[in-house]
Amino acid sequence: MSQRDRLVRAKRIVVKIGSALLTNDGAGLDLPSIAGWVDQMAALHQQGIELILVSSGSVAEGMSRLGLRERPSTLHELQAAAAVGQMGLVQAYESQFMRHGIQAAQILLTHDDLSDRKRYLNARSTVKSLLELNVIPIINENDTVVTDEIRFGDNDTLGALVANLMEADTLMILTDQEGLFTADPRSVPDATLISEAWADDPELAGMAGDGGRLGRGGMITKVRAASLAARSGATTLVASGRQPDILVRAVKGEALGTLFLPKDTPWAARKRWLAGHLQTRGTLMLDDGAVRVLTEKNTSLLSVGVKQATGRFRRGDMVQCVSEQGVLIAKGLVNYDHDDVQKILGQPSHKIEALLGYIADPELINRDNLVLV
Ligand SMILES: Nc1ncnc2c1ncn2[C@@H]1O[C@H](COP(=O)(O)OP(=O)(O)O)[C@@H](O)[C@H]1O
Ligand SMILES: N[C@@H](CCC(=O)OP(=O)(O)O)C(=O)O
Repeated sequence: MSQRDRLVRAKRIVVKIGSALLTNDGAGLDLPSIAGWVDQMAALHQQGIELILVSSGSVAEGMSRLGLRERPSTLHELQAAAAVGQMGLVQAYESQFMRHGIQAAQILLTHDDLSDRKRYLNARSTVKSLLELNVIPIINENDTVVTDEIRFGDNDTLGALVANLMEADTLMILTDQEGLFTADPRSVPDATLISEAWADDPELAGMAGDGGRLGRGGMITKVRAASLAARSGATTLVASGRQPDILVRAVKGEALGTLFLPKDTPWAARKRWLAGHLQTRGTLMLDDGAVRVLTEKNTSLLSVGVKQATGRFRRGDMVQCVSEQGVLIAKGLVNYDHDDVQKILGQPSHKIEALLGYIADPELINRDNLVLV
């Protein structure tokens, strides 16, 4: 089997489009190119592939709208340019997706949103709902509120974190080069393209340099992003957005760009992360029926199957699930705070809203966030 078949089998793809590509050399957005990428995404969407777009370009578009020739150097000017430019960016995508009858949604994220587990779960649920509604989320960094130390800065990292968040099987980073070369082709013209590599190969970082005038991170952040995405089992393709039909051809298995391979499947990677990395904050005691469906059918945990809850856990915390005999069955990220769980113990999901006055999720622990032990 060719490693390119991984892309042929892709079901959920995060597409990242960088500043270097999106602009007409700094003079605003390259609208014909945006129309072309949207056509390709629409074609993939039509095939039933779930797509999440991480797009840069707000600063570049803001510079153009404000008549600035140079990228602003102070943070607040950058933030102002981003705020102006984000309008044009989403407008451009929205009108192009509308041509295909596809709804798009804007999501602006910060690093904090993904490191705080409650907000992480909220972001995940929202994006998941959008995908279920056949909407294409368009994500950028929330430049207005971030400060120097915490900003992703480049959107390659944001793309990888979104791939982690949504357990995407594929991250496609489109840029202005064909992929990762053995050295920066701007300064080393005879550098050669690397077709495939292990995402965690430490030698890759030595080949990758920094970015151009408009881009932020360069190739080094793409190599790091590939390694980050591999942690949740995603395969990363770095390829040129200027290649005609790049996204569609890549999904057909054509050998374009550089493919960064993960060692784990997304499922195995997530289960390993859940099992190993998080401290548990409470315990749910399940009735026999819940133990049976969890272990035999690998289902989500519903409140109806929980008899008792102990510990002061919050939504997004890891809790352990034990049987009535005290045997540890599973661990998972719980969707409700401990005091709300007390109110819905043993109750069917359709009563949650009446009991709490709101419903966060119909399950107490979603099967994606649950690992049997
Ligand atoms: N080894 C390398 N292979 C390919 N490109 C490289 C390499 N090292 C540095 N680069 C540079 O990285 C740039 C792409 O990164 P960047 O400017 O940040 O774009 P984007 O906005 O798409 O993220 C390319 O224009 C290229 O000159
Ligand atoms: N969030 C900002 C900066 C992100 C950025 O340029 O990143 P990248 O495209 O990875 O070089 C923007 O939309 O302009």
